[in-house]
Amino acid sequence: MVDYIARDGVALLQVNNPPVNALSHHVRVAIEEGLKKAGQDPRIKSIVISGKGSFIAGADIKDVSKPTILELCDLIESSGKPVVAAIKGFALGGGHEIAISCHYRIAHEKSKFGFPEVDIGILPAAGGTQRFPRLVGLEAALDLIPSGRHIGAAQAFKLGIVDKVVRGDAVEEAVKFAKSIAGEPLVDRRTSQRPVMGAENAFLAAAVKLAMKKKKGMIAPIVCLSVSFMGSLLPFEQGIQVEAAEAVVVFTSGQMGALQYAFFAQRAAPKWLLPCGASFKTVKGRPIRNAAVIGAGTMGTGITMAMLNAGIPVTLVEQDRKFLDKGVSLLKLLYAGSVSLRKITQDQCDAILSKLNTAVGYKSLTNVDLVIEAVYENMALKKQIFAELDRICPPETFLWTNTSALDIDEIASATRRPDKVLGTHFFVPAYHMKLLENVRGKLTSAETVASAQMFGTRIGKIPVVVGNCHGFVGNRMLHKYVYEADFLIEEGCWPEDVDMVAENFGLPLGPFKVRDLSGLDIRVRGLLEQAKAAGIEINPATRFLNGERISLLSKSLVDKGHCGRKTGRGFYNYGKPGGKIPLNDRFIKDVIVEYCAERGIERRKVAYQEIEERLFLPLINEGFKILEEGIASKPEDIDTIWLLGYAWPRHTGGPMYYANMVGLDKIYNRICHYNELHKHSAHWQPSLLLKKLAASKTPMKDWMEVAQASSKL
Ligand SMILES: CC(C)(COP(=O)(O)OP(=O)(O)OC[C@H]1O[C@@H](n2cnc3c(N)ncnc32)[C@H](O)[C@@H]1OP(=O)(O)O)[C@@H](O)C(=O)NCCC(=O)NCCSC(=O)C[C@@H](O)CCCCCCCCCCCCC(=O)O
Ligand SMILES: NC(=O)c1ccc[n+]([C@@H]2O[C@H](COP(=O)([O-])OP(=O)(O)OC[C@H]3O[C@@H](n4cnc5c(N)ncnc54)[C@H](O)[C@@H]3O)[C@@H](O)[C@H]2O)c1
Repeated sequence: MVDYIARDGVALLQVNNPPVNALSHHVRVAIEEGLKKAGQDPRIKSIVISGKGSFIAGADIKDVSKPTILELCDLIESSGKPVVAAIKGFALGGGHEIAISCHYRIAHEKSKFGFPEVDIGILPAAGGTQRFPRLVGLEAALDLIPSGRHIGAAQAFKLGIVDKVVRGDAVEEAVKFAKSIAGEPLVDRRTSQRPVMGAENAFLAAAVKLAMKKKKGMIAPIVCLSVSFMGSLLPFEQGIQVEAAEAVVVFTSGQMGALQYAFFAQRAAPKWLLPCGASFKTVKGRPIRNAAVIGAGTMGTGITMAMLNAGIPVTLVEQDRKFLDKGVSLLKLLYAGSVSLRKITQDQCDAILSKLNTAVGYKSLTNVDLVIEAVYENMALKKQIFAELDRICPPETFLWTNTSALDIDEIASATRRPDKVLGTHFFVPAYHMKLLENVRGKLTSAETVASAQMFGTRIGKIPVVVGNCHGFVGNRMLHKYVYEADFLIEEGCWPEDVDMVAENFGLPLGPFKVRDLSGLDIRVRGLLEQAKAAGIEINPATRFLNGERISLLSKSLVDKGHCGRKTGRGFYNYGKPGGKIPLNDRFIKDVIVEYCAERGIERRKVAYQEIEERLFLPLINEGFKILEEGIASKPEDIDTIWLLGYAWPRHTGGPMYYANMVGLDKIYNRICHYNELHKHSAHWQPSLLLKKLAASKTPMKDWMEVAQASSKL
């Protein structure tokens, strides 16, 4: 766990706990023993702490509440012999706290520093909230601790975290340095003994405001701020007491469990398992050497960028030159933006763009490993394109589609290679959003799934495998939330009432602000196409489609030119087309009232609790149906999709974790209550799996056993 290597009067303590050198109990004990051994050995004059591979990524998140890192940090700092941290890779959380308890820090130029504790719901409670402000000053501390952000070695040097940045072997440099300072006094090297620079509160209010915006609803960042600030006014020992007292608050808040669950869920989600038993452990994917994207619209350009950024050469294909030029201009504009923001250099930008080819029509696609289609959401068009690609591309080429909801099996049926067809559902903007929903069809092979997962990881996404159904996992659940939001307006709410409840719950924007952003006309078009496909003519009084309640309120608004932000009015008034500030509007309210009157819908006051339940319970219910049907293979996959694709508040873990936290019996009873009241909405029919889990009180980790047992009956 910790190798002890004594050489030329220096004891090197090298943590060896793969994969990230987390500070599990045994590691902490072994470092302590190493320090004591070195302290007692008269031949040892100085000590170096390092990690094999990387430095230390912090406490082991699975046993984080054992408080001995604090004592370890004190032991390091109070050592009579100089202790030098040799840092490569990551110095995070408790690892960072150990580093700043050492008397000196020597870091490799590529090393990273940070306090990610807030993102798992806790504080750097091994003295970090007290030592860090004493090392870098209060302003930098109040920026870095509540944000959880990582910084590089160069910035760490500027802030005074690191004493020297090296290009070569940080451990060798540290050992050499440790030898050179043997016997030197350490008084001014003990961080805890320093005064806090800049301990005035001018920036505290700004820091609190920023934390509330960036980490909405999370307790830990605010507690971090107050503890660091209070500590700056107190002697170190009293600051430590404040830190310990406040640590109890966050450790017992419930958010810690949810955030730690989210951490591991996100790492478990890419580990796929198919019903046939094939899994990430048994099947290898094929690497993608080059690719083509069909459609240079919003998604096609974003997907192209995601691949180019990962070094994959891409041919971007359009139906005609005009659309292609438009897409390429957008792409170049986005890269120019990255250059001006100094995210990349001009040379890097040129190198990236040198891997972009363009074409009108598919004829040139005779030598690509992968094609991703991102044209309009139209089944006939997609099938026609897949049939043509099937004729032109080599038989081993993967043909993937970015459809947001359409049937993957039907698209695959247009080809002679349904085993190589799969849905790669990216989220907008595709070059930025971390989630990739990989949708397997009935005939998609395990090799194709493995390749899509490998591809997703390579382009920096968290890929999650899901089954094929309308809307897959994310959008299928989202649709229920959107339906209920509309029904709430019909029954008496205003858009701002519903948005407020959703935003208080933790979503960045409520459903109507989101709809205004994406455009009301898109959903209306979808609804009308759905009706046409079902052979139903929609008239102003229509309230049901195939026996299901629908709302045509968006259509009433679109008919009056309210398409959302782009037209300056949607569910809110934005003042002008493209405006960004949503204002409540009497005229929009009149449209709503008139719409209800025309349909004889009596409006009423809807209570806060009802709004919250009607927004979130149907999507949770749908999540259980998705598990029951095997569309998702574990609850962690659903939660990851919602955390990364729909900005579900992380401190509640995701919809499935949240349901478990509230109590499945309570959730089930409330769904039954609404099912009684809303017989024309199938999304209120309770999931059978939910019913079973609620009755059996099965722990979350065993839900899938119950789901699988039920599916075998
Ligand atoms: C390090 C990374 C950046 C590496 O990223 P990379 O992408 O390379 O790899 P992965 O993320 O996929 O990780 C690989 C593998 O490793 C697992 N893992 C990673 N980090 C940890 C970890 N810290 N612990 C355990 N396991 C870890 C990961 O799960 C993967 O394995 P898997 O099998 O799942 O595939 C990246 O990994 C990263 O960012 N890691 C997290 C870093 C982090 O968050 N560090 C901070 C940890 S918390 C901490 O350090 C706390 C300290 O401040 C000390 C606090 C003292 C507390 C005192 C408490 C007193 C109060 C008690 C009150 C009790 C009250 C009561 O209960 O009554
Ligand atoms: N926009 C989103 O938020 C989003 C999110 C996820 C998935 N999707 C899905 O991605 C797909 C594309 O959506 P979008 O928003 O990028 O659409 P878009 O309208 O912005 O772009 C579609 C592009 O496809 C091109 N095209 C049409 N027919 C073509 C053909 N035969 N050959 C080559 N190019 C052709 C069009 O010229 C247009 O540039 C849809 O299936 C959509 O459902 C969209």
